[in-house]
Amino acid sequence: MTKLSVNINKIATLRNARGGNMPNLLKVAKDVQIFGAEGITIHPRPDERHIRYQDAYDLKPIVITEYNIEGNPMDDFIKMVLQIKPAQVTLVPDAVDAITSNAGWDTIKHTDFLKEIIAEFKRNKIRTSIFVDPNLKMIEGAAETGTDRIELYTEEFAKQYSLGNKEAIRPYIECAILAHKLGLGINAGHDLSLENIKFFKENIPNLLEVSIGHALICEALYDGLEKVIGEYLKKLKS
Ligand SMILES: CC(=O)[C@@H](O)[C@H](O)COP(=O)(O)O
Ligand SMILES: NCC(=O)COP(=O)(O)O
Repeated sequence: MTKLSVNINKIATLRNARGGNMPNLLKVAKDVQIFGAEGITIHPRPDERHIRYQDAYDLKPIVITEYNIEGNPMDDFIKMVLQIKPAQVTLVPDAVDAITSNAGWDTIKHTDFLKEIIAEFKRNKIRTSIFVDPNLKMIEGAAETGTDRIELYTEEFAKQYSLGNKEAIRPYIECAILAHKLGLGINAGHDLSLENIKFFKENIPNLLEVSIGHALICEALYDGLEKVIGEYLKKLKS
């Protein structure tokens, strides 16, 4: 069964827009789990434009499902993850000013670096995953690093699927087959949505977990609007 981990970065983006505590990130994290999600994902960035490092600590006692912290393993990030000890850390090679994640690791060029940092997380009993493009060479390189899992970077699939190009799933299937053969667990994420998730899940063998944020929060807004507007109208018109 594929687990759903909800990325709550966007809740923090909205909260930060006004400087207060609305929406309340911790309440959302609790509710997301009550509603059935099997994990909470956050991806703090150095500029703390959405999830702040303090949020990562505050969420620790709230996340009773699987806590997944994603990010670029720079010193502050490593220190924080080792203190919090989430169930899983997902390493993503983001540039400091990246608007969102836009590439997977070059697992061949960075094997030694990844090996060292992955070993440190594993010594601390934190499961590791590394963000990779759907490229067979990168999967082979990932296996060399000692990581427990890979996270397939799904932006290109999502883009092509929305254009009607279902063949775009092909490299993801091939990578998933190879990763499983090499003993790697398979996660996936980025731009997955209600539109594409069923097709992705049905085609990718041994898919353990997906982390979904941007589309899921937008979909929740769309779905919630009618109910909330109705409630306002009731108050205004009675
Ligand atoms: C690794 C990945 O694809 C997601 O974590 C995504 O990058 C979320 O980050 P933002 O919410 O900053 O876009
Ligand atoms: N790891 C991917 C993730 O957490 C969510 O990505 P997105 O759904 O916000 O694109």
